[in-house]
Amino acid sequence: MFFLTKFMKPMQPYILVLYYSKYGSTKEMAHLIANGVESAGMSVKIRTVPNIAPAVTIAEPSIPEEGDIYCTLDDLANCAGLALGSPTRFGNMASEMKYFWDQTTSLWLNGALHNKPACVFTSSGSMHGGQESTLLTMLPPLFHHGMMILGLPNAIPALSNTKTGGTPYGASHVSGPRHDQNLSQDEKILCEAQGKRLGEIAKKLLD
Ligand SMILES: Cc1cc2nc3c(=O)[nH]c(=O)nc-3n(C[C@H](O)[C@H](O)[C@H](O)COP(=O)(O)O)c2cc1C
Repeated sequence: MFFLTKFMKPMQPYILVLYYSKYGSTKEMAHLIANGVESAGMSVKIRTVPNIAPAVTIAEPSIPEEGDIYCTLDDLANCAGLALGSPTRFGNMASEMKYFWDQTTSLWLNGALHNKPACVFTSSGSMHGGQESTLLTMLPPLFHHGMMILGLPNAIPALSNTKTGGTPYGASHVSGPRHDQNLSQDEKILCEAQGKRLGEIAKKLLD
C-alpha cells in the first residue's frame, strides 16, 4: 500500500471537452474551447462519441481510425469540468450524444459529477434552426448529474457583436445549408472565452 501511494502519480485535474460531430463544425468548436481551457491553465481531454450504426451494418472499431478518441465513462467520471457539444438535430442534441448519456447511470448513482462546472455548445445549419433549444435541452442530463451550469456572460463584446452564432446559453455556430460556412471571428472568440471561463471556474473550485 505504502509502495503504491509513494509511486503512483496523482491524476492531474482536467476538463473534458466531449462532442459529437458529423461534418466537422462542432469538432472545430470543441478544439477552440479546449484552447480556451488551456489558456486558463487547466489540462484538457478532448473526446467524442461513435456514430450510431443500424443493427444491419458492421459495428465501428472501438478506436476511431482518425480524429479524437471515444469517451469512456472513466473520462467523464474523473473530469474536473465538462464542455458538451452536439450539432443541432431538429432542435435537439444528436442521438449519438443522447445515447452516450443514457449509459451514465452508474455515474449518476455514485454522484461522480456532483458540483462540477459544465457548459454546452452547438452548431446548426441555419440561423434560426433551433440552436437555443438544442443548448437548453442538452442541460437536463447535466442537472440530473448535479453539475453546475455556466453560460456566456454579456460582458464579452463578441456576444453582442456577432452576426451569426453565439448565445448566452453557450457558444454556437451557423454552418450553412451545405455545412461549409467557416466559424466567424466572433464565434471563435466566444468558443475560446467559454473554454477559458470553464477552466478558470474549475480551477477555483479545486482550490
Ligand atoms: C438529421 C439532421 C437534423 C438537423 N436538424 C437541424 C435543425 O433542426 N436546425 C438546423 O439549423 N440545422 C439542422 N441540421 C443541420 C446541422 O445542425 C448542421 O449541419 C450542423 O452544423 C452540423 O454540425 P457538424 O458539422 O458538427 O456535424 C440537421 C442535420 C441533420 C443531419
